[in-house]
Amino acid sequence: MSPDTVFALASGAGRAAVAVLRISGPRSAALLEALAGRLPAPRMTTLRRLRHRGEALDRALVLWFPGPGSFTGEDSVELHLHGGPAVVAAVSEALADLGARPAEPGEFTRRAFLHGKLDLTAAEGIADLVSAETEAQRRQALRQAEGGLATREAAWTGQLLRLLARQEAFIEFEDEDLPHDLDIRVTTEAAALRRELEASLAESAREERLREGLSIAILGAPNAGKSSLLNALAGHEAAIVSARAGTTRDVVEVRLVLGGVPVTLADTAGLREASDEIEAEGVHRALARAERAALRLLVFAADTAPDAATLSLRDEDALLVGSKSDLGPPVLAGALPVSTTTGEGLPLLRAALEREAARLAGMNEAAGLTRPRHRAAIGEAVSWLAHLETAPLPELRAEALRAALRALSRLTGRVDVEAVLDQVFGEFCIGK
Ligand SMILES: Nc1nc2c(ncn2[C@@H]2O[C@H](COP(=O)(O)OP(=O)(O)OP(=O)(O)O)[C@@H](O)[C@H]2O)c(=O)[nH]1
Repeated sequence: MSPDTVFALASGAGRAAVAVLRISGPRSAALLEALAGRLPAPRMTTLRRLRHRGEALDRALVLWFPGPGSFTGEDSVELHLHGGPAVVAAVSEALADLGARPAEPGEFTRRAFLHGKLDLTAAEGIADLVSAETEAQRRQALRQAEGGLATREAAWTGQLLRLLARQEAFIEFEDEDLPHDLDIRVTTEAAALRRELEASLAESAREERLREGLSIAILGAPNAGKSSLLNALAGHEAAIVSARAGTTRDVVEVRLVLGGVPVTLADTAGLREASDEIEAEGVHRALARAERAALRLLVFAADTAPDAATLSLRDEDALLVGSKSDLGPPVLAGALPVSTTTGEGLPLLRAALEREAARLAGMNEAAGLTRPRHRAAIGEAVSWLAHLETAPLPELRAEALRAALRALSRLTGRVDVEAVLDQVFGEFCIGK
C-alpha cells in the first residue's frame, strides 16, 4: 500500500505576508497539477493561479520537488501562498478534497528518516533548531542537525566493528597463524574506547543543560534580599519585595539569557524554622529547588550574621553573594558585595553568572550528547564494554561487542550491525 499524501502549514500560524504549505507523498504531482495546471520544472519557483472546482483560490509561487531529491525523500510540493488564514484554509480544504490528509506533528521529518535522508540525531537537531531561543542553543542544534553527533557515532561504531571482526577471527581461526596477542589487544582497545565513551558521558550534563536551559536558585535567610536580587537581575519587578521577613513563600521564576545560555532564575522562600505550614512548605520547596539547580546563589546580608541553613549549601556549584553592601562589607569572606539599592556589584555579579553559565552549560569541543536518550545508549555501550573486560571466553567478548554495537546504533537508529559486519568481516577474510 502506498503511503498517504500529507500536507501541512510549514510557516507559523496566524496572519503573515507569506504562508508556506508543504505537500509530500506519491500524489504530490497529481495534486499540484489539479490545483495549478501542468507541472513546473523541478525545483524552479513558478508563479501560478491555484484553482479548485472552478474557484480561484490564490496566486502563489509553486515549487515541485520530485523524490528522492526532496527533504522527505518523497515527491513533494511547496506552495507559497498569501498568508491570510482564509487563503490557507481554502487551499487546505481543496487538498483534503483531492484526497490528501493533514500531516501529524513531525511527520515530514519522520518520513525523511524512513527514507534514509537523515538519522535520528539529525532529526532531533532539526527539532532543536526550530525551538532554539538563544545563540548558543542555535549553534548546538545546527551542529547536531548537520551530523556532528552522527559522525562521532560512526567513528565509535567503526572501532567496535574492527574489534569485533578481530575477535571473531580469533574464534574462527584459532588454530591458524594469528598473532597470539590478538585477543588481548581487543580487550585493551575496547577498554580505551570505553574510557572515551565515558568521557562523552561526563560532558553530556553541560550539553543537556544548554539544550534545556540552566536552572539557578537564589537561596538565603529571610530578608537577605533575595527577591530584590532576582528583580535586579531580571530588570523588572517579578517578585514581591518587602521588609517583612518571610514574604516569598513559593518559588518565583524568571527566564534570562546569560552568555547565550537560557537560564531559569528562581527566587525561593527564606530558609529558617517556619512559623506556619505554608512557610514550611515554602522552605521545603526552596530546598528541593536548591537540590535540582545547577548553580546556587547563596545570599548573606551585610547587616546579619551568616545563617547555618544557607551556609550548609556551600559547595563548588555555589556563588556567595554579600547583599546590602551599602550597609557594610560582606559578613562572609569570598562573598561578592552587591547592593540592589546602589547598584554596586551588579555588573560583576552578572559577569560571574555568565562565566558560571558557560562553565556549566557551554558547548563542548566535540558534538556532544544532548538528550537522556543519547546518554542511555552510550551508557549501555559502556556497560557492555566493561562486561567484555571481565568476560572469560572469546565468544562472550564477541557477544559483548555485538551488544555494545546495538546500543550505539540506537543513537542514529540507522546502522544494521549485521549488514555492516558482513562487509567488514568480508574484507578481513584470511584467505578462506
Ligand atoms: N539597604 C539595602 N536594603 C535592601 C537591599 N536589598 C534588599 N533590601 C531590603 O531588604 C528587605 C528584604 O528584601 P527582599 O528582597 O524582600 O528579601 P528576601 O530575601 O526576598 O526576603 P524573604 O522573601 O522574606 O525571604 C527589603 O526591605 C528590601 O528593601 C540592599 O541592597 N540594600
